[in-house]
Amino acid sequence: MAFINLLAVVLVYIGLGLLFYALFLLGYRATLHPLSKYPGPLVARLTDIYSLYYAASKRLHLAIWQNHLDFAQDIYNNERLSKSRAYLVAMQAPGVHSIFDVIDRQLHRKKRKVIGQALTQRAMRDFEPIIIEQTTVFLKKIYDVSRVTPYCPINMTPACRYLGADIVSLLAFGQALNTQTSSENRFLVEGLGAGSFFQNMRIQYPKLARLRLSSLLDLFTNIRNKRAKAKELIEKLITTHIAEGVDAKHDLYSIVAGQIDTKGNGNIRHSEFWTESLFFLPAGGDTTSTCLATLFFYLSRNPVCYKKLSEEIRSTFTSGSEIRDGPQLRSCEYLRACIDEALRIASPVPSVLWREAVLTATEKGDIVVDGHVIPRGTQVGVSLYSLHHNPDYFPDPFTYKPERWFADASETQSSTMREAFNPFSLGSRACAGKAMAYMEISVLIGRTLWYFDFKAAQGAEGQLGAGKEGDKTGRGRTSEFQIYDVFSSMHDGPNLLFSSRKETIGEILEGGCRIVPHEWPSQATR
Ligand code: HEM
Repeated sequence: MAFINLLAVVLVYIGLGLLFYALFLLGYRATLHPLSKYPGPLVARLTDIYSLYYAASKRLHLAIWQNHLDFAQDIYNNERLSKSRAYLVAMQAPGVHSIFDVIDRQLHRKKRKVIGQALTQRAMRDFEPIIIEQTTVFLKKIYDVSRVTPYCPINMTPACRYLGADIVSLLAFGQALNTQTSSENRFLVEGLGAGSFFQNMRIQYPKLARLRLSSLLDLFTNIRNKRAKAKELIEKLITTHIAEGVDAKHDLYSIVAGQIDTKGNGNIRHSEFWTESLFFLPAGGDTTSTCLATLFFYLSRNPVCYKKLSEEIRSTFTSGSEIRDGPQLRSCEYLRACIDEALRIASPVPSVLWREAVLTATEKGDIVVDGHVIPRGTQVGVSLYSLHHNPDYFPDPFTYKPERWFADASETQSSTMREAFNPFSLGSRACAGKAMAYMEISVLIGRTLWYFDFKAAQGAEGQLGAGKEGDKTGRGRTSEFQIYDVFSSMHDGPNLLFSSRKETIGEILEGGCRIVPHEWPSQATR
């Protein structure tokens, strides 16, 4: 009994001790900590659980937009800042970094040189036939659906995500996933999306990884199973390619094999190529598909933009096959403005891109961001969604307006806007796949408008993807395409109706149009 009493007393003291410590820590963070002077929500000053909460509800981009400050240039063009330690939670094998999670600047430069070879303009030209082939599959599917069932809206989110996944898997390891035409491998797309959501929560609150709280998350989400299945398939794709030999295809694997480790001492999952592949698939697939779905959403709701763009495409080319990378496609200025406006209004990567000082103990000097001294060890970052919705740079930021890219605004206003426009980030860690993204998106939108007309579905179906009137969580703008922040973006819709253009459609049907069953789900899973 005496022992139990003693234990109770000890526990009470420990509890009180922890309570006082927590109160002291919170009081310090709220009042005396060097960062306490910055504006922002009190809870965010007290704990990173603020970020975790918004990461779990996929609304971090909206929360940050509400608290926005403009620091982008000072952070991302600052040689003294590198990616923050938070990225380490994305490592896929012990001690093996991917280009995404590597922090050391020298190691990053080496990796960028190797991976970058697969994404140069020249490599893209060699890869273009594959993009065109997959685009044709996409167009034929649209034709099948619009012809077989006259009123059959197509949900553009899964349609674009499957297209993106098929292209990037061919680019990474020369293997076709065929998610556009068959449901067999579609779980990979879901698994990678679940993986991004999971990683984003760990990036925003790294203690989840340190305290092994991730298993708790799994109880509610079943993410581990989805990721495990996706990894099994990726392993199969890599093993098949290795068996075929390095020169069998022109792809990332053939370009980097010999320069990075592809074997992992007998366990592929410990190799550098494995970690690069796990990043490459969502980086190249989910991002471009967000931009495409956004374009379909806004073009179908803006008849003036739709008319201008279709007239530009239809007057620049004389056949659909001419719509490929080159001076003619690049001369389509309105197309470029529509794409840039889509990248601005719905960031494919909306999350905070954390950076941190990498000064060694002997290096002197402070890190200064927008005139503020940042204590060492502090993480700083900007959400691109937030930057792109700052009305000082982009007046009327929630309106889709490709014209802003031509506007007769003053030179200063126009150059400020261009400086603030960074969908691919900036500095040494900016996107390596920008050229490929513009090429893929331009070819797909150009060819779709060449062969088809499209419009939003009717009634409630036509509202899929839009904000909901009266919503109090930042999703109340009914004209805004809703993105869900999982580091990259998840979304749903829009539902569109397509009709083929009699004068042009024959061209893609040459060689026979295979009728494939309508397997695109009408509701995407987020
Ligand atoms: C619209 C399409 C795309 C957008 C908006 C986009 C955006 C971004 C952003 C913001 C980053 C920086 C991430 C960070 O700081 O953590 C990034 C990095 C990267 N992206 Fe993209 N991306 C797109 C398409 C692609 C494609 C198609 C590929 C390749 C197939 C690709 C490959 C990469 C790579 C390799 C990096 C890492 C670069 C480095 O750290 O050196 N991206 N991307």
